[in-house]
Amino acid sequence: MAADPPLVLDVDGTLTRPEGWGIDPRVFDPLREWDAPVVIATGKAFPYPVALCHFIGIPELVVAENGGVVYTGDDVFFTADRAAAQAVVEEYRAAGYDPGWGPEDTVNRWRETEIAVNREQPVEPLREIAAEYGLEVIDTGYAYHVKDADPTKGEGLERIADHIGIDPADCVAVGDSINDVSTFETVGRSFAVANADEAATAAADEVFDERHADGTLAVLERVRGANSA
Ligand SMILES: O=C(O)COP(=O)(O)O
Ligand SMILES: [Mg+2]
Repeated sequence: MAADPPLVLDVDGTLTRPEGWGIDPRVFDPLREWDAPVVIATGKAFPYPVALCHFIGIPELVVAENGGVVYTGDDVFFTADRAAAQAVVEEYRAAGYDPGWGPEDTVNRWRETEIAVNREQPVEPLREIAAEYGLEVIDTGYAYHVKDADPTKGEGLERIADHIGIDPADCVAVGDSINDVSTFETVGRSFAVANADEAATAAADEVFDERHADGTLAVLERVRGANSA
């Protein structure tokens, strides 16, 4: 019998409205009705994807902070720590720069394993300081992330797949940026949306013509019921 394949979905650039910002409400029902696990794999801090799953009405299967935080539905794993990234940002501040999110900084407030910097801030000094601490800076198109190179979304997915008893090779992933490359390398079938960056476009099995949630909805149409069970 045909079955829906498990999904691994990025958030920003992938579930967003074609204009670029805000979750497209058209994705809610198809995801809630999807007949297989849906893993949300994002660069956002842990509470954001948990809240997204909660409000869609699906089990909380979450890779957050680009793989730094993984929630299998039973256990939370932290695969990096924030201290080094924090030190980088403190040095960045001391050099006269700022993460750029205002005094309350809800972007980093609950972030446990990395720090995000606003893309309106200068990235070169950030990269230089990060390199001194052995960290990398990635640009997702939504933020610069100062992070340990080791944890990845792909490894987070493997941990969740192992826990819930699915094979990553049976999964379908959709994404838009460099932080989705590891996911694409882990799953059986990977799709980039039209707005994807060079890295995601190169790593995907297929690139869709539609942007953002339009692309993801088109992927869902394509793969619905496609796995043999
Ligand atoms: O947090 C970001 O910069 C991007 O988030 P995403 O991984 O859900 O696209
Ligand atoms: Mg994205």
